[in-house]
Amino acid sequence: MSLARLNIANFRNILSASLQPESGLNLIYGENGSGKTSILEAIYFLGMGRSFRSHLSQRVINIEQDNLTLFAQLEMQTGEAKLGLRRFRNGEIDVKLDGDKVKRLSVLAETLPIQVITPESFSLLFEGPKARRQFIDWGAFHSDASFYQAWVNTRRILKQRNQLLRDGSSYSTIQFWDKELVRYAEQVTSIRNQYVDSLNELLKGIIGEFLPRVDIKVSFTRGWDSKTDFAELLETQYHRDLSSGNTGSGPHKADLRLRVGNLPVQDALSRGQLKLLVCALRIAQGKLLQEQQNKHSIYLVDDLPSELDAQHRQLLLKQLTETGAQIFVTAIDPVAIVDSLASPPSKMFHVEHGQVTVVE
Ligand SMILES: Nc1ncnc2c1ncn2[C@@H]1O[C@H](COP(=O)(O)OP(=O)(O)OP(=O)(O)O)[C@@H](O)[C@H]1O
Repeated sequence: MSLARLNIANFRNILSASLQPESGLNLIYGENGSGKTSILEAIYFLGMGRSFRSHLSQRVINIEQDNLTLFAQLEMQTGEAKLGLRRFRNGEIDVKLDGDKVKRLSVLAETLPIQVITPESFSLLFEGPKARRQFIDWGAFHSDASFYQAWVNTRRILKQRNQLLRDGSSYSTIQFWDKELVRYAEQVTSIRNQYVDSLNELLKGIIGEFLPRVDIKVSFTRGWDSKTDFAELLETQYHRDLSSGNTGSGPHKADLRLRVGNLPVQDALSRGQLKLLVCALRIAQGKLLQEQQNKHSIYLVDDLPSELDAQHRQLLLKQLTETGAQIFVTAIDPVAIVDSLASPPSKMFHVEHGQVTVVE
């Protein structure tokens, strides 16, 4: 999967740009504030229907405009496709795939799998479990077609259960919902578990190259004690849940645990090493998707040089290019990237005040 053409209109400071990227590594360079990250963000927006920088989607619309438009011509394993998205300031969003209106935004993610590596990416290891759950669920979503609906159902039932708890409902009322919850929670958990197992296999090799002297263990925690039956747990924790008005355990508390010996990775590794670990996780995800679904992800790598030494920059670019995926890398100084590559970038773009030009 790659972008053969990308048109951007009214996205942050980019009023109009048309790029014809290559299937290999595309280097985007320019000064601070020129609009490099906005190009990556626009690709992400097209694949996810939201930004990786701001929770408020209207912020990405150019301040003087009412809507933004993105269009991409995609080269997929199954042939070509045209994907278009228009987002209005009032929140409305129109998405079209080959001219047909798309109702579910999950279709975007199915069509355009994206991996992002930014200087902030290592917060994946620092923040609460939500970001790590999203990481697992990206893979679970792509690796098993039944995951999405099972997770949507789990969340719906959890919401209803929590409302009943807040209403002070009796356990017999709640038990009715628990049966459904247990069914979907087990489905979600089994897909997540299987996904992390498969990911671990690939991850070992990549981590071995990036951090050869560190023994990192990655494991999945389901959100409740794996030796305990979930239905029984929901029953025994009913009074606790009732007083908090929330379901205390379940798949909504799942996490990915990363350790070096007995220490959490964030206490055992340097900032640079943590970044490499996050890169390894993202590369492994992309590789697994390729193995399982014969689909390439697009890699968006923002400000690659930051905090990586020349040797690790080289190693990372080598691993990325070896995936065979389309890659977009931004940098202020293109030399730092070009010097770290075994062969020249497939294409270079220069960005200045939101204007994008191809560098021949
Ligand atoms: N909604 C908006 N409308 C117009 N301009 C915007 C909007 N949001 C951000 N900008 C501007 O767009 C510019 C592009 O920012 P962007 O983060 O893409 O630059 P960058 O080249 O990646 O910079 P850096 O190297 O500092 O990360 C900034 O100057 C910013 O002030």
